[in-house]
Amino acid sequence: MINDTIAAITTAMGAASVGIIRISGSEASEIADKVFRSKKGRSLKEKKTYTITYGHVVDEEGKVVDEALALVMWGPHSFTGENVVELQCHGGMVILRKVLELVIRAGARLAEPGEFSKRAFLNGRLDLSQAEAIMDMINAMTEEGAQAAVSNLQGGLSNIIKEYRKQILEIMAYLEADIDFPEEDFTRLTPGELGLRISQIADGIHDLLQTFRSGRILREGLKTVLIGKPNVGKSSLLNALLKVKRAIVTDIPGTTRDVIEEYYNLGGIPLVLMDTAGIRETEDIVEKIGMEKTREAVEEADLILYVLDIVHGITEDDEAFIRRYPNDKIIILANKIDLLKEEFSEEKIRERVAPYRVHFVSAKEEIGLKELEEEIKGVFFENGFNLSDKILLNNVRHKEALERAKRALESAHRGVEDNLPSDFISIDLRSSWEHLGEITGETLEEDIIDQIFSQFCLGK
Ligand SMILES: Nc1nc2c(c(=O)[nH]1)N(C=O)[C@@H](CNc1ccc(C(=O)N[C@@H](CCC(=O)O)C(=O)O)cc1)CN2
Ligand SMILES: Nc1nc2c(ncn2[C@@H]2O[C@H](COP(=O)(O)OP(=O)(O)OP(=O)(O)O)[C@@H](O)[C@H]2O)c(=O)[nH]1
Ligand SMILES: [Mg+2]
Repeated sequence: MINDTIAAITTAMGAASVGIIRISGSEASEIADKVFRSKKGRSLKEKKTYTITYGHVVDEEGKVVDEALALVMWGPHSFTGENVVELQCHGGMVILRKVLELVIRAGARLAEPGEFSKRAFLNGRLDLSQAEAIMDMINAMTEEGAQAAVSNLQGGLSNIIKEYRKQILEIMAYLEADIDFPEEDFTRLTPGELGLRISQIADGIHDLLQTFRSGRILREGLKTVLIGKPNVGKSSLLNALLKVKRAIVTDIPGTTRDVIEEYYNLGGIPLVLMDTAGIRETEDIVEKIGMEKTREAVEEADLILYVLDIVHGITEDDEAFIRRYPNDKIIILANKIDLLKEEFSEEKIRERVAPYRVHFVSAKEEIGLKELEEEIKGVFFENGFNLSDKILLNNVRHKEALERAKRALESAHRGVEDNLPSDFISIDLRSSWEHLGEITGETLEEDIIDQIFSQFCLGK
């Protein structure tokens, strides 16, 4: 039972022109009336829903704390589904904290992180994956990421899940009839039809799972690490890609000691670019630590940009390193092509590292960088991939539930093939149906739901 009224600052921390205190619950208007005086002294309760009223926030002694606007949204037609009053105040943190304190003293309880969204969920205004999409939207790193989140907020993923659950229930209904009335004569699905229906859903889930890699990258960024021997131009490439002089560049090998991490928007793909200490044998303690960090960065990377310089060409060490990784995880950058001599052959390097991709670039003259960007995009998104009009799976929780649902369907499918009794198949189908329900929150335990909302930000 939800019976208390909660409140929190819902706008960004720090100085802003306007900040909002949100109050939600059955007592929202009574509580707001204690701290807010409209110009005409009328109660907010008399206001029509979705109207805004000018007035002042006052303390218990009637002293004016702020000049403010009160927006009222009466349940069930509000974000949470409850009565909501928003006090739109001046945005300073001191003022907002003071107003919040007054609201709490007037009878509201401080909201927990994600509690407004949780109430919206519990009141059936949103399902769990839609609520999660709100957080994805807030945390999106690029416009494309925000777009993908908006389509999930509008029910993109939920609708697909609901459709699969409905189809699974339909199949189960056929099987249940068979279990309950085995003697009776009614249209049964042939094993062929049954198997086909099950595998169609499993295939759909499979396709959805394929979008996880792109979705995750859109959400968390593509971890891309520049590595290679000292002095080949890793830091220069970082600077050239970012178009700012971020890392120190010198002609002394061993210039970079630490991992430098910068965010970069590559045509909608958020790239987390890391520059590292050049790899070499060293006795220098600082450099040794740097090398250790390089190794860690490489382990975590989605994409390795292995830098060589054309002057020194490719060595056996370079080759040994490169061949440790699959060729979709690594792009070789042959840098300093501005120093290229006439007789040099690109083919030689290409042949030597085939089937790995090689790009000939110059950080100094900014040659080949556009092509490199296109290549990176190509590695992670198929051609013609439109980020905005596809449902992208971007959440590990959703992915794992889908994997479980798919496994259960596969097991049901095997059951059909092995002519198992209907109730065996039905058990697998039910399990798949339940796993899908975890995504929308319909079949999740309360404590797991609580835990998910507690990861949301304060005031959301
Ligand atoms: N001031 C303010 N701005 C905000 C929010 C908010 O809570 N307050 N939002 C919150 O995060 C987002 C908007 N989301 C919202 C979603 C539903 C409803 C709502 O009241 N829906 C009702 C009424 C719709 C109508 O009048 O047609 C409904 O669906 O029944 C309000 C905001 C972004 N902007
Ligand atoms: N001609 C030419 N020189 C370059 C190019 N890229 C880098 N350099 C020079 O190569 C030297 C080393 O560049 P850095 O970017 O510091 O190399 P690094 O790989 O980061 O080196 P460490 O941090 O020591 O591992 C500097 O003198 C750069 O000016 C290029 O494309 N062409
Ligand atoms: Mg460097």
